[in-house]
Amino acid sequence: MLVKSQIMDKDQMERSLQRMAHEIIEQNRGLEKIRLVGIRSRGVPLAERLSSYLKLISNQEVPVGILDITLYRDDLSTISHQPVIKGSAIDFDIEDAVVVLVDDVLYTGRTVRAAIDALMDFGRPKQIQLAVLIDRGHRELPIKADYVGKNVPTSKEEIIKVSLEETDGEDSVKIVLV
Ligand SMILES: O=P(O)(O)OC[C@H]1O[C@H](OP(=O)(O)OP(=O)(O)O)[C@H](O)[C@@H]1O
Ligand SMILES: O=c1cc[nH]c(=O)[nH]1
Repeated sequence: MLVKSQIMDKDQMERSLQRMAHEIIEQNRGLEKIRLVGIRSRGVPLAERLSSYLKLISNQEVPVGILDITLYRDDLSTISHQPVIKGSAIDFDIEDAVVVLVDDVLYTGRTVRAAIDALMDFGRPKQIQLAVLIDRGHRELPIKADYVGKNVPTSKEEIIKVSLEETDGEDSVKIVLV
């Protein structure tokens, strides 16, 4: 794996997430109905960090849920005979809530399509919004993020590698070639 360039370090990631937290508050005129749901795997620590920033900024607790989209993937039959399912955990009512889905990278949009499908099994939210740390383009579905840490134009040969302290031991975003 060849690292082509680093596009975010720890400070830049923190600033992006702080800005996204401010945008979530602004766009929704408060946090009363907001619930964060992280998409496994790296969407989960990102959702928890956003919740911490929302608490710092507004002194309100915003619950975080976890969504495992494995069984909802449109390529499930081709990726693996025994997919690893870690499970979803949403222990709040999403009925009438504004759910902000959180993920690290938005690319084709297929993960988000699956996440919307998976979320709907938990109820009928008032609205679903989308927050991603990196939007790298190349959408294959009509999906757009409401909150973006950084737009990174890429070629299809490149891969965005998001590393997080919680899962990878460091905070960084790199463009790599495989
Ligand atoms: O818009 P898409 O084309 O669906 O791509 C984006 C998804 O790809 C990555 O997940 P990946 O499937 O690599 O699994 P991971 O989260 O376990 O790294 C990333 O975390 C997003 O969830
Ligand atoms: O470049 C990409 C594309 C999808 N998911 C990633 O994590 N990186």
